[in-house]
Amino acid sequence: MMVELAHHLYLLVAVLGLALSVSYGGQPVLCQGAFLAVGGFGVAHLERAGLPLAGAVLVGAVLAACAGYLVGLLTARLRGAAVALSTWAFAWLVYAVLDAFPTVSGGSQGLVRPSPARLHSPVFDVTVTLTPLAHVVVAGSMCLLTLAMVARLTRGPAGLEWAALREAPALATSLGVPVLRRRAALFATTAAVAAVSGAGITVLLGVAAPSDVSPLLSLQLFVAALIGGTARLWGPVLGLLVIAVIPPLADGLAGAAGLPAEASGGVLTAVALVAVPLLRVPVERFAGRWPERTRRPGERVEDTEDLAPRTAASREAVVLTARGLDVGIGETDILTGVDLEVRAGQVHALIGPNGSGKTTALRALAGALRPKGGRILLEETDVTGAGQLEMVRRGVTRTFQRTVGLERLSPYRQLLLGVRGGSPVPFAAVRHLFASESMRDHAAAADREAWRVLRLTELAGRASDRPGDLGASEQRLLQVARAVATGARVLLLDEPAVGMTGPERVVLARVLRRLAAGGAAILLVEHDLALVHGVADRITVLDRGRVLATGTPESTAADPAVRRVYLGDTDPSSARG
Ligand SMILES: Nc1ncnc2c1ncn2[C@@H]1O[C@H](COP(=O)(O)OP(=O)(O)OP(=O)(O)O)[C@@H](O)[C@H]1O
Repeated sequence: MMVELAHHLYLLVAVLGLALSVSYGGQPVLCQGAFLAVGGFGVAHLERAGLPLAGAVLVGAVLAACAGYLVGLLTARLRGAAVALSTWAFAWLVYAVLDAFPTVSGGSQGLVRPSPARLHSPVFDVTVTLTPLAHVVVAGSMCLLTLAMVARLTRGPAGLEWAALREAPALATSLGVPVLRRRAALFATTAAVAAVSGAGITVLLGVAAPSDVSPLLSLQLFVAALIGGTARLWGPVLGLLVIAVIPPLADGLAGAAGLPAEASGGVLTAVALVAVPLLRVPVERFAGRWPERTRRPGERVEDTEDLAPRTAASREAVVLTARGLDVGIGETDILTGVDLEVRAGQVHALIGPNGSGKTTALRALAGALRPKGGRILLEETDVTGAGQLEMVRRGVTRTFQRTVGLERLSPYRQLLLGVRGGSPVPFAAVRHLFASESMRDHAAAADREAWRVLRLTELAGRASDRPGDLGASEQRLLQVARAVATGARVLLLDEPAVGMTGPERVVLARVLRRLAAGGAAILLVEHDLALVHGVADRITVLDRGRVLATGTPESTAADPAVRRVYLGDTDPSSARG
């Protein structure tokens, strides 16, 4: 009984670790059994090689973390089914290796080690015998520790990044979150936790056997993590129930029907997997209760703290330049020889008919597309070909044409994400975990900056609301606010006014002017020419991937070529591009 309980608690540890990748990282990882094997067989081999138990567990966890980081990097670019398939294949690969090399796995009998294990501390000259009850205490403590660690991490910088990784990876990148590295790091942690769990099970049972770490186990652990979803406390408990209930139920069914237990276990797991979406609904509904309280007294909203420029940017200095930019997607040329100058303290509108290449230009300038020719300069520095993360670090951030939401993060937390992404703090998650003093200073600075941007973008009154409760125009403003929060000097805004009514566009125009007055260089892609003429200092008109005209609103409006493009409209200032 105690052995069984301890076994399930160790598996729960593995589920909690897996939830990091599945529920927080948004990656369907189906190879947790393989990492249990690394820990389980690793500890058996390392002990045989003469390492003390604690050292063997540690080395096993480090090995698994390295393997996890590697698999994580390899799968980080994949999504959904592709991740599930490749990690499932990895689980089979490890299982096949164990099957094929009895020297590694001990054959069908497994690797036997002396049980019960004894832990000896030479410092205190104490020897502790790991009885099944001791294992229950150890495994239970590990569960609580893992839960506490995950809960603490979720409340800190890591939690913000995880929400973005899971819900909107492209947005995360645009805010400076290194998505691939973060996914790999989550994978490594998942693997390390699994290895410790696997080592615990080997020590508990006194044997590491291939049949205990089959791909079926990976599937069961995945089901458990999936059911738990993001419900931190009772989600994993539900997961544990799945793990605990399925095997005996399968055995009972097998006995009754005269089937092999493993076959019915597989069928039941498959049934559980099908049932997961049904279970997830109530779990997520419960977990999805809006957790945030208003974090600030109301007077903060009316706070009259200076909203003026933080950077003494010399107004009208050219910040971002495109020279003869050629951009293609696949074999298709989209932009040809585009020249553009975006100046500090100015709103520069980029207009043109549908499909003329405005979004493509924004993507290229943001580092999301590598130009085929030409150069991009940030002040004097050539940044052609720098990736998105590098551009965010250098102060160039873009927003998206469609509204990209982060359902679980309040506007305030979304801005914190931007602040963190724009000025990353090394090892922020680890430092937050151990409550380092310097992190407190960073947190206070990020808090101040998030509130400054909230007020700047007129969203302070919505700071702790659920994003889904924001109006369409507030959500568009929030997109701009997130980009501003990264500390960007250059804002590349893709149709921020989409879905806004007339009065809401007035608010947006006011915000854009305020940002420009603060020294920002804004490149605004927009179809609404009334808004453009109300807010822009300069306009560039694109047509079929080429610059048709560039100049003041008046000069471009009077340009015959521009008027021709806006066919049938003799007054472009009233047209929709
Ligand atoms: N991923 C892609 N693959 C192939 N062609 C693409 C891709 N993205 C855009 N294009 C093409 O590139 C051209 C320019 O598209 P882009 O979205 O930059 O134009 P736009 O001026 O922003 O248009 P809109 O005003 O409709 O947003 C279009 O002809 C479009 O079909």
